[in-house]
Amino acid sequence: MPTDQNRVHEGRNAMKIAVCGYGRAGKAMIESILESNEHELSAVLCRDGSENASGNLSEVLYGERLSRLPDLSITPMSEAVQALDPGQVDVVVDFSHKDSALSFVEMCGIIHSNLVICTTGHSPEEIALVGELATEKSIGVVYAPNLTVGINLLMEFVAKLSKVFGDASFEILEKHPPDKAKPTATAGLIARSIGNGEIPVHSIRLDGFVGVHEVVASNGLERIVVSHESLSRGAFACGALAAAAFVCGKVGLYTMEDVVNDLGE
Ligand SMILES: NC(=O)C1=CN([C@@H]2O[C@H](COP(=O)(O)OP(=O)(O)OC[C@H]3O[C@@H](n4cnc5c(N)ncnc54)[C@H](O)[C@@H]3O)[C@@H](O)[C@H]2O)C=CC1
Ligand SMILES: O=C(O)C1=N[C@H](C(=O)O)C[C@H](O)C1
Repeated sequence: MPTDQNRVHEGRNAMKIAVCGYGRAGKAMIESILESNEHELSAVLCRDGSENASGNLSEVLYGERLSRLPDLSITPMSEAVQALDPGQVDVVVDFSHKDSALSFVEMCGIIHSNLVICTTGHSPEEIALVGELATEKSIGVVYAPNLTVGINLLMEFVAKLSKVFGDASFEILEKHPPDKAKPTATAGLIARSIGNGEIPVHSIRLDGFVGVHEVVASNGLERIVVSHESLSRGAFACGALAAAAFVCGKVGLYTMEDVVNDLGE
């Protein structure tokens, strides 16, 4: 029986997945892979110098060895190329730190794995470099500043709204936990899809939010409010699994829009 978290990639091939970063989102990703009963968690990577390097995954995450977790030890990034065999990993999902993106493309080129970059905050130049390197190394990469299927559909809708309501004013409100940088990368993507000059973005930082983006549009006669909320980080894990399934067997750089379009086929 598919769970909510693996519903969107139902029917795709089983994948061997390595996860980098086991903070809030990485942990949700790990749980989602295990819950799928279909995909294999083949490695978990950490930053060099982490106190958890070479530690047992279950003990690091839960303080004890749980039988539902594979008996994996956490691999520091610089040791991954030696530790992982070609074929051991179909796709790496990166929920670690934005500065690691290019090293991950290099690493995936060596171990013949594809890559889903979930971290945010890269410049267009950095993304272009990721794309060039992905093609040079013959691997597929999805760059996904917002992994949720819903936000990507919201962007399609507001793009249409802005075309039809040419004279409307738009503003964006986003709500995230206190440690999230302002504004989100997603707010920038939404503003670009509205494409109607400078769009004001308002940010709220409070405990309890996972991720909310709201677009308010008014032309003085009608007001339209479109809202998306990630209720748990399972929403990000679900999108990352869909992106991972999409990118296996492809070469070059793709976006979440490509993934969502493929889901709708
Ligand atoms: N694209 C999307 O829809 C989403 C993106 N994210 C992104 O994922 C990343 C992680 O988010 P959270 O889990 O909420 O953060 P977090 O702070 O809870 O976890 C980050 C994890 O990465 C590790 N880490 C930090 N620097 C590292 C490095 N250089 N190499 C390897 N590991 C490193 C930390 O030790 C920690 O385990 C952020 O960049 C965030 O913006 C998170 C949620 C959704
Ligand atoms: O880091 C997060 O958590 C999120 N990041 C995304 C971004 O930076 O755009 C947005 C998402 O809602 C949560």
